[in-house]
Amino acid sequence: MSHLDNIPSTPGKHKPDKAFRFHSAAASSSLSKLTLYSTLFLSVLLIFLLLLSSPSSPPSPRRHLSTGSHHTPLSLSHKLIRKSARPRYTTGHTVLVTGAAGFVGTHVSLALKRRGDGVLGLDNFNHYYDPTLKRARQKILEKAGVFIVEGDINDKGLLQQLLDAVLFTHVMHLAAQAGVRYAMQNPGSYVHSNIAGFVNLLEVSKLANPQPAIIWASSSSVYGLNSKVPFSEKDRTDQPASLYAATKKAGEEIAHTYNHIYGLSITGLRFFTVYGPWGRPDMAYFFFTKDIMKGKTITVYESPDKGSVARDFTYIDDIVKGCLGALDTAKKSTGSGGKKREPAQLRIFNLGNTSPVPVSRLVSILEKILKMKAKKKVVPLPRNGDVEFTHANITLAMTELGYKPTTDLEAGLKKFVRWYLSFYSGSKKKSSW
Ligand SMILES: O=C(O)[C@H]1O[C@H](OP(=O)(O)OP(=O)(O)OC[C@H]2O[C@@H](n3ccc(=O)[nH]c3=O)[C@H](O)[C@@H]2O)[C@H](O)[C@@H](O)[C@@H]1O
Repeated sequence: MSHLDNIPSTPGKHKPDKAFRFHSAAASSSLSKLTLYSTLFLSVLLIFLLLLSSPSSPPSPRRHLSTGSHHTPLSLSHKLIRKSARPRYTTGHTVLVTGAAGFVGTHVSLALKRRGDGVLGLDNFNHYYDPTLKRARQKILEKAGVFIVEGDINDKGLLQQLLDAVLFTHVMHLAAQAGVRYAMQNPGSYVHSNIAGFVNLLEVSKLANPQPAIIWASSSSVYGLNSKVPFSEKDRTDQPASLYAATKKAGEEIAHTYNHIYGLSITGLRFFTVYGPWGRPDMAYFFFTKDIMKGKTITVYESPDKGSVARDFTYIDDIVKGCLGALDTAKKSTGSGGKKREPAQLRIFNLGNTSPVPVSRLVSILEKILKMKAKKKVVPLPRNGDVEFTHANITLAMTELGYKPTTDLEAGLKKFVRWYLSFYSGSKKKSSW
């Protein structure tokens, strides 16, 4: 018989056998064992109860909202959330910015906060590109008083909690799976973020009372194989060349549905190849800079007729002005608690630069700024989702939003390279806004 045989499998349910009752020596030894085990059991129970009643444990949190590198109990997060979302003036807006640690999200959040609006960020800090860059952007925002809740737009419970905690006047929805070519590698991530995530956000927004107005990032890629230039909002957008474009186009149709049924005020912004400081490392201007400096060969696409592939590169500060213009002119949603009262505003705008630049010219500008010759491999545009050119007609945004881009590619790239050199020289603290 092993010493383990006397340990009850269910505490408190030990049944002594007959031998135990009639042999006193054996009985006293068994009694002392029983006392030992009971003491042990009671101690464990006591420790467990003490832990439960400990003041450091949050009062039965339903979830922990994360501030990024560390988790913050809900009660503390709520304080930070409300503080971050509170406008400086009574006339200020209260804005939830999704994708706040992203390139456009960070710039827009900062601009809103600086002019006095209340801003709360939401970001899932995914690893599509180096999250340390996202964390660095988060630090800049924290300093400016913008708190980022770490979470996914697909998390309905979380979104509901945020919209319960704060009455947002607007949602600036910039969270998305970006990038045209990556859609061939990871199609699911585009459906997850750009379709399911967007629907989730609209579902929660439609139930809010009052409903926020939604401003969200569509893309120039919706013009797909459209060959009529410059691209106008009235042009056809039913020929997407990539799954990315198809998900953004789907977003535009979904926006129509939620506007139509629930009275949500929705404005879609078709961004044209946004670039600038704190940009996205997956974009050509960014990794061309990195590779030219390293002496690595860059691949430059040309169109099948040996013509140049071109983009209407748009500088981030111009895009930010467009986003703020869209927010300031957005009318209120007309529904509440899931019910529409009257027709609501539904808009779509091109935010481009109206000046397409060949990719070959992008490379020569970078060579001039970096004072280095690029090692180039010129290849025909592969069938990877890229279109040959983009060119925005911005008349509508100029008229309705007061949008007026002012930065040409050379001036904007100079600012980008200056930031890039300071950020990656190891003196990250120096790379200010
Ligand atoms: O306008 C938009 O809506 C889109 O703009 C960019 O997409 P894209 O214009 O393709 O920007 P890049 O990926 O930086 O490419 C810029 C140009 O460089 C070319 N390229 C790209 C990569 C490469 O290795 N070589 C090369 O020549 C592309 O064909 C394209 O003409 C963004 O990545 C998308 O997220 C955004 O939605």
